[in-house]
Amino acid sequence: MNTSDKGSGTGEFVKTPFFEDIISRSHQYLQAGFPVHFVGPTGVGKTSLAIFLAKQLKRKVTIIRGHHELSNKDLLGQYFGVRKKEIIDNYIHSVFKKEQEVKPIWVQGQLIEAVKNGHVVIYDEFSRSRPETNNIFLSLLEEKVLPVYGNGKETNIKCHPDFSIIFTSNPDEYVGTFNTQDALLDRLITIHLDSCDKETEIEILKQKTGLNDREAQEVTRLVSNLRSYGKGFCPSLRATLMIAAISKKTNIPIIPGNINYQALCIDVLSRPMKQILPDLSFLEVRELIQKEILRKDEK
Ligand SMILES: Nc1ncnc2c1ncn2[C@@H]1O[C@H](COP(=O)(O)OP(=O)(O)OP(=O)(O)O)[C@@H](O)[C@H]1O
Repeated sequence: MNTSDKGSGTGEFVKTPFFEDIISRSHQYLQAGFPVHFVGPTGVGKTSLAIFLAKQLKRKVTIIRGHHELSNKDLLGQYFGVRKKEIIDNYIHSVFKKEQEVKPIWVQGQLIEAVKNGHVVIYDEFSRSRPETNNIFLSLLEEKVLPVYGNGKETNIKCHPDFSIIFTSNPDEYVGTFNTQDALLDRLITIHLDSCDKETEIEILKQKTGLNDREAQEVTRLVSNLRSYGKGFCPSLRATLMIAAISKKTNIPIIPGNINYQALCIDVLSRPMKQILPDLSFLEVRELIQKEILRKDEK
C-alpha cells in the first residue's frame, strides 16, 4: 500500500514498501533511545525520510544543517553584544550620581533548547561540519549530558529522556565533507540508503507532480536506464522529479519522439551523465541520452 503524509516538510512523503521497512526499524531504534544515521548518495531521500520519522515521534523538531563554519557557539550559545543599564540619582539637587551597568547578552544555541526540552533533532549533512564541532555529541550520546562552557566555567546540561537525534550524511568521499571520527560513528546506528526501487520512484512522481502512470513510467525508465552506466544512483531522484514537474507545468508531452521532451531530458540529464562518464564529450553524452530516450525496453 502506498500512502503519503502531507506534513513531511519537503512536500508529501510517499511511503511505499521500500521505505516502510526502513521506517519501522528506525522508529524502533529511536524509541529505544538510540541515534539513527542515514548515509547515502545525494538525492536518495535521506532528509525527507528523517523529517518524516521525526514528525512521527510527535515532538518538537529542531533541524540543524551541517556546514564547515558551524561551531560549538552556534550549537550551544554565545555572548553576543551587551545590554547597558544607567541609573541616574539626582534626588538631592546638589548631588548628581550616575551608575552604569553593562551586561553581556547570552544567545542560546539551538541544541541546548532541544536537549533540555526533549526535541527530535535532525542533524542534516552533519559530516559537512568540522569534527571538532561534532565532538560535543560524544558525551551527549554516551553520558546523556551536554557540557557547556561559558564565563570560564563548565555546566553540564542533562539530556531530557525524550530527546532523539537523527543524523544524515553523504559518504566521506563527497566533496565538502570531513571524515567523521570513529568514536562518533560508533555511537550511531548507520543505515545505508541507496536509490529507491522503480515502483517507489513511479509513485513519488505520480503523487508529487500529478503525472499519470504511463508518463511516470516513461520518465523513470529513462533515468533508471541511464543510472546503469554508473553505480546506480546518479542521475538522482531529483533529476527524475525535475523532468516530471517541468513537463507537467509547461505541458511538454512525455513522448519519446517529442523534440521538446528530448531537449528537456538532455538539459536536465547531461550534467549528471557527464559526471559519471567523464571520458565522453558533451556531444557524446547528449547522443547517449537521446539514444536512451528512443530505446524501446525489452518486455
Ligand atoms: N519518499 C519520498 N516521498 C516524496 N518525495 C521524496 C521521497 N524521497 C525523496 N523525495 C524527494 O526527492 C528529492 C531528494 O530527496 P532528499 O532531499 O530527501 O534527498 P537527500 O538524500 O537528503 O539528498 P542530499 O544528500 O542531496 O541532501 C526531494 O525533492 C524530496 O522531496
